[in-house]
Amino acid sequence: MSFLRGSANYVWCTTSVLGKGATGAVFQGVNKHNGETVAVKTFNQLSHMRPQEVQMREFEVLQKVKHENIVKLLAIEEEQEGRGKVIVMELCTGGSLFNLLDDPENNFGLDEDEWVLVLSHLSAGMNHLRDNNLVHRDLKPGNIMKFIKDDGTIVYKLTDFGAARELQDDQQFVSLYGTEEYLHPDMYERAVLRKPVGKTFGATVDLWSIGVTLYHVATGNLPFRPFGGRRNKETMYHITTKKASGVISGVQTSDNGPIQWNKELPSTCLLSAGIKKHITPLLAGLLEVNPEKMWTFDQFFSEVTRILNKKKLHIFYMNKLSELRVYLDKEERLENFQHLLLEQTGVDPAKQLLLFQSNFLTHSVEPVTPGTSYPDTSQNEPIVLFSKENNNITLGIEKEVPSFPALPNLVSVENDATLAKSACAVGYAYRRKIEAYSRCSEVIDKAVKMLVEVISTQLEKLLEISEKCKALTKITESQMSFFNASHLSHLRIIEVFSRNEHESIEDWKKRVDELVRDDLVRFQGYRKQLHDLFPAIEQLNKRYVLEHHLIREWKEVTREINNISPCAIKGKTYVGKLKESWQHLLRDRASRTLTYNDEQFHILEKIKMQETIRILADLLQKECQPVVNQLTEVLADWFKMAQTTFLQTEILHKDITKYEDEIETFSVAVKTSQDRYESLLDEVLTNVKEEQNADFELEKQKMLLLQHITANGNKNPNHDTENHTTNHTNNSNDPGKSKLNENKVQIRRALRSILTTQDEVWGIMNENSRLIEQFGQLAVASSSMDHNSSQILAEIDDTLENYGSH
Ligand SMILES: Nc1ncnc2c1ncn2[C@@H]1O[C@H](COP(=O)(O)OP(=O)(O)OP(=O)(O)O)[C@@H](O)[C@H]1O
Repeated sequence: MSFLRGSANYVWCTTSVLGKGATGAVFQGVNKHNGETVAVKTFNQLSHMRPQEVQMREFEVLQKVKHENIVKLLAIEEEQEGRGKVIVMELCTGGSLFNLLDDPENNFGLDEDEWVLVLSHLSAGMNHLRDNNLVHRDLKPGNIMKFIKDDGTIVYKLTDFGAARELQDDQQFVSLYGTEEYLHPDMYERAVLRKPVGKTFGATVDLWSIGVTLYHVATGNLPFRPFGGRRNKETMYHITTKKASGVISGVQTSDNGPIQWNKELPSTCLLSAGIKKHITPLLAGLLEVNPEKMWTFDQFFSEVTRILNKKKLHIFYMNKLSELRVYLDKEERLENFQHLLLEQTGVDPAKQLLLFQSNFLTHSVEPVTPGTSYPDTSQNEPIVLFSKENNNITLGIEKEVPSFPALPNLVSVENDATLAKSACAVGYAYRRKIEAYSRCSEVIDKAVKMLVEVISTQLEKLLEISEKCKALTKITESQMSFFNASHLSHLRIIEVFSRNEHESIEDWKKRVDELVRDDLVRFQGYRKQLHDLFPAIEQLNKRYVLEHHLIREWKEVTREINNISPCAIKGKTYVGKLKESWQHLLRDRASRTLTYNDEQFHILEKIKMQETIRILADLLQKECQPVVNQLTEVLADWFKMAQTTFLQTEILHKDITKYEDEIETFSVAVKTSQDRYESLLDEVLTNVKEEQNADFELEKQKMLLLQHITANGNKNPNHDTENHTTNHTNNSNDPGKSKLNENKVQIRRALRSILTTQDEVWGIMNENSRLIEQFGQLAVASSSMDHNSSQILAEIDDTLENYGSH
């Protein structure tokens, strides 16, 4: 008998079966002309019994659709020997999602990235069908194919349009298609329970099937599971129709037993809490029996688009040593991100210390950066989250690894394959755990180094600021001593030229004294503050920057701890061995009876499996687990020290920047005081001048009177004084006149001296202001560009030198 069959352009071998279904079989074939490998769908007798119109539908639909996520039709040809039409399609070498779920690796569902890919491609393919007014009516994992491109990228594609048909909007159909576990309850009622209800069905039945498919692919299990499976059809119907809104699974674990309803995805599945948050409502919307509440296609497509447009972020939460994921929308900002972290960790946003690539996360993102513009992260390069208020480190509540089943010595061809499959599934769970531990140990090391780096950079900045403050304080101190010195000299000068008892002078003295004293007192306070801060900063710098205490300590405490990175590769190797054994036992099951020799190999395979299981268990329990426990312990101690240092640095940073602001403000305030002082000084000088003028007038009057008496005896005291005055003024030998001239010279000299002192002081003040401004610019420069601290200090020194020479 020949296994080779063919059509005009293709040939296939009936031994190369890709899959079999109700209507026929699909074989791997080849193009006779160019050798291209293809999939050929042939139809069985049963399918030929369908009405011609129905048989033609699959061809028509396939000819109509053209989309990356729908299997491409290559040809429809007549099979030789009049066996009927065949459909030639592109070959999907990755098999169907059903095949993937049958792999023990996916026993608990697909991993998150793969699941999201399925969601994306399934919804894109469905969207194309909707655009063409087509209903598929048989959506299930077996009809979603995995196509692997030449570059290794994966594309999921919809196939099997045997049940599909055109259905205009709002149009209904009555025929029954589909696979019962994935059927909408209304169709299930008619097709499976055979109840003659006069219901018609709309395109939304596909949505229910998508919901069941997505749940299945996410968890490895069907969402609605009556005890006994397909046999228990009434319970199946009961589960799907009686479930409350929001419930996404119902499981009966004993005969006639209660149904366990669940609104959440199981903890065994490989999806993160971050993605579950978004897909659970989606599943609930699809698995909704109430037509009022069930989602529409538009709702489904827009929600899927929303999920797919999110940015995925990997986070490593140090206090619990757990890997997290957060999905961010474009509209979401840092605040939302931190809130999502709060939901998953309980760490208040104010207490979250977020690091990324050896810096604060805020170095890479602004508070207003859109969520989708966050930097790319991965499990190995995550954002690291530390809690600032909690210095405990514990291994988070971990996913339990399931136990390996016992493999009995007795040979049972049927049972052995099943047991081997579940042992292999557990093996994969072990492998994932081993990988997670190995990643954890690597990320811990990276996170420790990140924190050390951040602390060290902070301390260096702290030192830089405090050096700047020191210089600023020194300048202000000089500013203050000049102020004080010039004040004292003013006092002395004023005392010489004024009558001390004069009220306005007394008042002036009081006011300027207060002014100067207040500034001096305030300045003393500042100096003390800096005096307290600076040694603490210097000490921390010495210990953690110069002496690298934190990293040295970490190296010391982890010196004896083994590196478990190679365990991940070993885990992969051993689980591969388990899979090979399972496949061997599966082949044995297919051959049903074993020869004596086959039986011996079968027994050997089980012994081999037991040995592999032991090695895998040891790898996890004896190699990885103790190392992670040890790491947790040493990390807990180390983190207490690192966290204290970090908090100290943070407090000192707050204090020193506050000080910096204050001393800058004070320096400006001193300038204002000096302005005020100047106006007070002007005021008092005017008073002194007036006093001198009054004395001069009095003296002059006295002289005139004396002259008058001398010249005219005791005659008329009201003699022509004007004339006398004129004479008196012109007479250089007059003693009164010379006295007055002397006074004038003295006053002029005194005033000149005051003004010169004043000028000098203001010159210095101006120079100070200029220096302060220069320091301000240096500060700006140091913060805006990545200024080297020693360069800044050199500039400060230069400025100080200039200042000194002044
Ligand atoms: N293009 C393809 N490439 C590789 N394998 C394919 C392809 N198309 C179908 N298959 C395999 O063949 C199986 C049967 O194909 P298909 O679903 O079209 O047949 P069916 O008789 O309509 O099945 P069902 O009874 O499940 O509806 C699929 O489940 C899949 O495993």
